[in-house]
Formats: sequence, structure tokens, C-alpha cells
Amino acid sequence: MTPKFVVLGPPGAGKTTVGLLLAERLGVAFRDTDDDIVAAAGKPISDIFTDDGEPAFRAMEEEAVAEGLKGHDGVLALGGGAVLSATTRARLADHTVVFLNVGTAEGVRRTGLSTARPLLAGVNPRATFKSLLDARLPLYREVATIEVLTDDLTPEQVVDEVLRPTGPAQGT
Ligand SMILES: Nc1ncnc2c1ncn2[C@@H]1O[C@H](COP(=O)(O)OP(=O)(O)OP(=O)(O)O)[C@@H](O)[C@H]1O
Ligand SMILES: O=C(O)C1=C[C@@H](O)[C@@H](O)[C@H](O)C1
Ligand SMILES: [Mg+2]
Repeated sequence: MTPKFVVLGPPGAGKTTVGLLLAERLGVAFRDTDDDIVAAAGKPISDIFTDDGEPAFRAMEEEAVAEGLKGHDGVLALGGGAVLSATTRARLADHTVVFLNVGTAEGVRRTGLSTARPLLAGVNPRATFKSLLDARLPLYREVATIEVLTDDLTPEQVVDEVLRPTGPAQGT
């Protein structure tokens, strides 16, 4: 059993929104490792960060991704920071991996109203988002087989790009 598509990218890129639509379009199940972690821990991600710390969260995430890659054959969305793990990046080899990219301005706009993302909860979300994106961009690209810049696309259009027979249009 292996996912048809693994979806990743920074917070607000649309992993959950687009992942669900993509699964609907393909008639397959959708799974999100953030949800698996919340279910396993019995508390929200913000509480895991506060009570147990980020390293504990990353260990749970590594396990959740490994389980998802083994046990799910639909669309699997990963948490925004899952690629920080070299073990996870190695496990993503040979999978079809969609990197949903989003620029800082649009990413901050999309995540701005939520308090559910502990890493973006600081005083300057824009600077935090940009440094997170800068640090992770090479890691997303290391594992991605498809990249879509989502800033000016609706979620439906992002799905269209992912499913284009020749792959997403570049630079248009
Ligand atoms: N292409 C898009 N155009 C406009 N809004 C979008 C698009 N994709 C997602 N959104 C909106 O941005 C917000 C964040 O989307 P979503 O929760 O799917 O992101 P995510 O990548 O799963 O984030 P996280 O890493 O926090 O789980 C939601 O309000 C969603 O409706
Ligand atoms: O970008 C990140 O590091 C995170 C993104 C979310 O999906 C969650 O996995 C968590 O809030 C951490
Ligand atoms: Mg999500």
C-alpha cells in the first residue's frame, strides 16, 4: 500500500484544502498526519508543543508519516515541518510528492487568523514565516516530484495543475 500523492509545503500552502479536493477528484481517501498526531496524543498540536516541546512533536510526526506512507493508498498530507527530518526525507524517495508552494505575503494572509499554528504565533508572523520558508525551501524541493506555486490559484486550479498530464506549467 502506498499513497497516490503525498502533499507537503509550508503552513497555509493548502495541504489540507487541496489534499482533500485532490482525493475527492480521484475518488480516494484523504489522510493528514497532523490529524493522526492529534488523535494519537489526544490533544491539539498547540498543546503538544506547549506540554511536550517541539522535539517530542517531531518524533511523533516522524512516526505518523512512516505509518501513513505504509498504510494509506490515497492522498496523504504531511505537516508543514515534516521535511525537517532526514529520515522522513529518505522515506519519501520513490513516492509522488507534491510541493504546494506559497509566498510569504499570501502565506501570512492565509494563516493570519488562526492561533492553531504554534510556530507562527510570535510577534512578527511575516518575518517568522519568511525565515521558515527560506530554511525549508531546499528541503521541500529535495523531495518534491511536482511543485505548484499556489499564490494566484484557487484550490480547484491547484488540483488541475497537479493532475496536468505534462505536469504543472512553469513560469506562466
Ligand atoms: N489556493 C488557495 N487560495 C486561497 N485560499 C486558500 C488556498 N489554499 C488554501 N487556502 C486557504 O488558506 C487557509 C489555509 O489552508 P490549509 O489549512 O489547507 O493549509 P495547510 O497547508 O493545510 O496548513 P497547515 O500546515 O497549517 O496544516 C484556509 O483558510 C484555506 O481555505
Ligand atoms: O510548519 C510546521 O512546522 C508545522 C505545521 C503544521 O502542519 C503542524 O504540523 C505544526 O503546527 C508544525
Ligand atoms: Mg493542514
